[in-house]
Amino acid sequence: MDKPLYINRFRYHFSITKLVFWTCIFLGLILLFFLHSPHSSSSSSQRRFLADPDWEIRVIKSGKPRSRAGGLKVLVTGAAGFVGTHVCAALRRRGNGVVGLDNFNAYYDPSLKQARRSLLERADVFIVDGDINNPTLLKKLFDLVQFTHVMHLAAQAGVRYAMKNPASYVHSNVAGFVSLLEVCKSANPQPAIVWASSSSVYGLNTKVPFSEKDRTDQPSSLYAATKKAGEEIAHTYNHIYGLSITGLRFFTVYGPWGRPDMAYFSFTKDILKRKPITIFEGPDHFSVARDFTYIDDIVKGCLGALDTAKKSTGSGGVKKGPAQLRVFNLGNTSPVPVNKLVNILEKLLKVKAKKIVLPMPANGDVLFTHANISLAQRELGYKPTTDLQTGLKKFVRWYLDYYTRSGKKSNV
Ligand SMILES: O=C(O)[C@H]1O[C@H](OP(=O)(O)OP(=O)(O)OC[C@H]2O[C@@H](n3ccc(=O)[nH]c3=O)[C@H](O)[C@@H]2O)[C@H](O)[C@@H](O)[C@@H]1O
Repeated sequence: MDKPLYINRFRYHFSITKLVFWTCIFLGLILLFFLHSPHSSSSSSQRRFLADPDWEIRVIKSGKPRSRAGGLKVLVTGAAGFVGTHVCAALRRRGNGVVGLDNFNAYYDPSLKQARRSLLERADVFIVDGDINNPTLLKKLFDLVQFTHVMHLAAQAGVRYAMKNPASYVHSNVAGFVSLLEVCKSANPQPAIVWASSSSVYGLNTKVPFSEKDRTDQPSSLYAATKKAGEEIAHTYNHIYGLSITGLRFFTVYGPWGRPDMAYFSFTKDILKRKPITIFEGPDHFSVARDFTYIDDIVKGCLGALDTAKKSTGSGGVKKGPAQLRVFNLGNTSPVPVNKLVNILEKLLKVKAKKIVLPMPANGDVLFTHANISLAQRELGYKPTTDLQTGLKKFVRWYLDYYTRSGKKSNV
């Protein structure tokens, strides 16, 4: 028997209302998801600058080479970091277009990062406040400037901190690197990429000096493991998309404007404050040693890598042919025991250190590092010229000037 018409109508209206109701709930959930997704982590700053026409003008101006001869246009990630600041300044000095990117995180005193930013502003380099895990921002930067090169230095650094905050290493060194490579592979033209790997990939190897041909499959810290992962990820993007990629294995870089979490920096601070410093030693009182490398030498290596990088072969996400894939050690080739580092600092600071010597805990540290740099010498013209004594002298002069005379506090 047919149902009365009004009942059918009622059912029809009821189902339409239900449909509208559930569609609204669904759309609301999608909106919520996007508002809380990690990509929107820096979305407030992104909204701020995407709406600001002045921001675009500053990016374009900063990315413009001073002359046609200085044609490189480089995106430098981690630009407010130690190595990033020095590389940006050096590139700008020789006339290249340089745009910086940095998330100004609080791993160490952000005011030092802001001071580096001011330094670069005076050199005409603009640093965008944003994260490599934000593809919308990265794409926007590539829309504004056709970068020929990316110098990728943004990372979660530090060997021992990886035990305290492992997720930050995966977020920056693995997810962040992939996010950047995804945008680079789709860019047209694709840029050539030079990025910071680490001496720590040699892990527990005992054969010295460390050569690029040696195994790198026994990392001793999560930090090292994420840098090693980066090298494998680089291989994949080179293989599938034709991106030209060069990895640089830095060996304990030090110098003015350095990182407060590193031993030479925190020892200086504590020695001056007459506070005790802890020196780790290996089994049988083995003195732990590092191939400390001065920042100016590292910068020359970075520029050498950018200048010898061949073009990527793909475009718009499609590989057109095999592309360059390289990895180089950038060290000093003369390891120095940590004890000796402390002796040099004592003399330069004219203060005796209060030393506490402890057996090295299982904290991810390795006993020694020593770079074989013949490959970088041959291919990049890399030739370190600063010994530890000379480099530390320059660091101490900067430190005293920055923290003492300018009245800044070292909130390390
Ligand atoms: O070469 C590298 O790849 C790495 O160099 C440094 O790592 P590290 O060599 O451990 O540098 P520092 O943290 O300055 O430590 C230097 C030495 O001082 C020792 N140390 C450190 C801290 C301390 O309180 N006492 C102490 O004896 C460490 O065991 C190590 O042998 C950087 O921190 C890493 O980001 C970088 O990637």
